[in-house]
Amino acid sequence: MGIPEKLYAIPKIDIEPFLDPSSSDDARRAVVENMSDACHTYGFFNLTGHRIPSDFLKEVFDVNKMFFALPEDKKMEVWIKNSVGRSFRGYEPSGIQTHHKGLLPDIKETFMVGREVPETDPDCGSFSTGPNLWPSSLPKEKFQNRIMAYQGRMLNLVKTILDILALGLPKEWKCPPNVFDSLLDKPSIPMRFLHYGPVQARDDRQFGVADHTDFGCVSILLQEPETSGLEAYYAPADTWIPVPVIEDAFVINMGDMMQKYTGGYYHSARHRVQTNLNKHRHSIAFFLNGNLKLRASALDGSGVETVVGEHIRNRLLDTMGDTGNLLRREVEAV
Ligand SMILES: O=C(O)CCC(=O)C(=O)O
Ligand SMILES: [Fe+2]
Repeated sequence: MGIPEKLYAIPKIDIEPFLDPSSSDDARRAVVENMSDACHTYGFFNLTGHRIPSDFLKEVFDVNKMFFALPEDKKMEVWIKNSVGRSFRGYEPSGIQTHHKGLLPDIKETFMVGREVPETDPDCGSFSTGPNLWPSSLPKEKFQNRIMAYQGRMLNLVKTILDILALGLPKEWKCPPNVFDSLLDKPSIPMRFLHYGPVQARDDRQFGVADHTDFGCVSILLQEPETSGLEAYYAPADTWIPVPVIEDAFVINMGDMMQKYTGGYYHSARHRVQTNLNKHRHSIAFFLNGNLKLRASALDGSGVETVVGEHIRNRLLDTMGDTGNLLRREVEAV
């Protein structure tokens, strides 16, 4: 007999007791244990109690829609091929990324923004490192400034999540509470503004985003209210669990780099976004890849070492087709 469906639901975790200095030790410990369990078992959870105002989140969807409402030529002004060297910024049209042979490329179109790195920086133009591209047709205060404010909020939130995850590692590993801090030194933090247009007809080979795992450490996703489509794979029951849209909550999931770093303790779960026949869907994903030069030695003491940047770049090359060649090109002389 199968286990009832509800046992497979993605957990919801309120982090407010962790943020409130007057909380009891027990209340803080409960947040740590719940998050650790969720990331170990599912690799996915919905996060509430983050203290980011609701209006601020609404505004970021306005920004998302502002970009994708632009005519094609205005979006193409900032297409990814115009990014500096291998920095991989700007607009990625629909139909570029293919996660597995035999599938059609993803429906999604994306606008990518990362850490702002000036052209004078010696690392500018290296993988995932460079200046952002901004469409000249959108006003700076209403677009760029809001996006960078959102990025600032996401950086704060991911720091809190890493603090909690560090406390939730197995005790016998004796990791210090700041074990993940080196990830946040000049981090690679690509943010994807996503839009999924409606499709004309269902095709089993077509997805918004096909079955994949995220490449980095921690992903923070904001889903548009009243949409659906995101599903996480739960291997013990060989089933796909819908990830519900909870208004003002973030979906948090672990990526492959975190799974490697923690010797598999925090699980990088497969997930996908189904297509929709008649509805648009917008979402915003923030990925903490980490410091690209960091040699992350697995915390379980197994001795496995992964260079963050090499791992992320190789995963992109596997899936990005010809566009992935941008990750091989040299910085053009200015
Ligand atoms: O848009 C979503 O809901 C998920 C997107 C996603 O999985 C990704 O960009 O890696
Ligand atoms: Fe993903």
